[in-house]
Amino acid sequence: MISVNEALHILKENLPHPRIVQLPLQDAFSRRLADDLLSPEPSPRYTSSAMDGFAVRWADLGNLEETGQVLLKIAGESQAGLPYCKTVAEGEAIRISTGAMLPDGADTVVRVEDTEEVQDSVLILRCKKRGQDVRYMGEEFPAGARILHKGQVIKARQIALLSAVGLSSIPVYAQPRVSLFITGTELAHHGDGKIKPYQVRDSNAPMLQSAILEAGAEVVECLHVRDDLDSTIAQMTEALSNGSDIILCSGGVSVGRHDHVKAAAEQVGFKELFWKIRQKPGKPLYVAKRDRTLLFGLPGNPVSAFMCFQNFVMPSLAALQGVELLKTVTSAVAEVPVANTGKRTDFIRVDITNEPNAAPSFRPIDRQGSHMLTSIVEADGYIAIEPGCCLQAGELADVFVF
Ligand SMILES: Nc1nc2c(c(=O)[nH]1)N[C@H]1C(S)=C(S)[C@@H](COP(=O)(O)OP(=O)(O)OC[C@H]3O[C@@H](n4cnc5c(N)ncnc54)[C@H](O)[C@@H]3O)O[C@H]1N2
Ligand code: MOO
Repeated sequence: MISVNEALHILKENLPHPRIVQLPLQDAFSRRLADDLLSPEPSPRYTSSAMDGFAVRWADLGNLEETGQVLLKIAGESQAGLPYCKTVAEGEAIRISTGAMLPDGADTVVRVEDTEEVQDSVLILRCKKRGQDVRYMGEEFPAGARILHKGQVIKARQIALLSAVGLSSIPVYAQPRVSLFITGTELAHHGDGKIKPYQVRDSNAPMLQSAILEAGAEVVECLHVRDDLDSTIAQMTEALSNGSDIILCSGGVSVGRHDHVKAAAEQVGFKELFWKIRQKPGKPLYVAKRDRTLLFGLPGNPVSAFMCFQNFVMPSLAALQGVELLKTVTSAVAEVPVANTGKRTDFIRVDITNEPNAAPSFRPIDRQGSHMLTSIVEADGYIAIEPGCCLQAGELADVFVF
């Protein structure tokens, strides 16, 4: 058996390179950028007015503070989308809307509240400075500026910026494609009302489907297989044909007579990277590779499957999207002694308490069985304790938060 770190190292060495795709902007929502993006245009694109009012020539206003008013002839209008195409001449003002192009010749905007219309002229009553209420072309950034960085997630805000500068298709890391492969003759669908006494509701498929989506990946298909070698081989061949980056199996990786995932994987051409890790839960985790497809054989026990997903599958899905997954860690004080008397790294699920004016503290969930889903539902995270180690009450430890 290998250690958790050895397993993670082997996995890292064997991760396929992320795939990069050029996507229309709307389809790129939630994806990570595969390159820095430079703006093809300056922002703003043209010099415009920030207010509704009149575009004027500052030179025409003379000494407004002393004279109190200046009368200018209204020579035309610049609307948003309908610019005034002539040059503003001496003694002229142009009606202007917010966002409309500032006409040539004008250099200042006077808000409508600071004016008074007199037939076809306008009295300018107040104006503080040259260039007032003008938005200048390129004042936010020039053409060629780096506006987004490689690795950034494309959310609503980023989509707005890219739309504004006309970048309608962008390079992003492709969503990893995952096929789920759920084994177990005993399994029934969770929606099946009345099930036989010896049946088990499949909780791994719904759990893993959600976990895959949460990790930004796509579930290509979800196959269910009986514990039978020929069916497992046939279905695995089918799973291989859909071009998945990852085949995520549940169950059938231990040493029982009806555990066929390893044998089937090897039969269809996968090469083992490792099998069995000194960890609890999740000892029989099996990982194999065929060309650029990775196969994870998660143990069937639901808590083991979840913890293996957290520690091995999630970082792999992140790497396929161009990022290194950093676990959320919080420092907390043990409320009771916690010992590992076994031979494997123990991932003990814990409940964190936050009280005002006190350091966070944690205590292990009472029932830690790998078949007990409450051990992950009631927990906020887990601590990792090496064999032979013991945490005393009051000692600080890192808690990995779910
Ligand atoms: N002789 C040994 N037996 C076992 C060992 C061992 O070292 N020697 N390891 C144990 C450990 S640790 C684990 S973990 C399990 C893993 O076994 P498998 O991966 O082969 O899983 P299954 O046998 O198929 O199922 C185990 C358990 O989980 C339930 N299960 C399976 N799939 C689902 C599902 N989709 N939803 C809900 N529950 C599921 C299944 O009914 C079993 O109860 O092996 C130990 N045995
Ligand atoms: O690894 Mo198993 O997950 O100990 O029950």
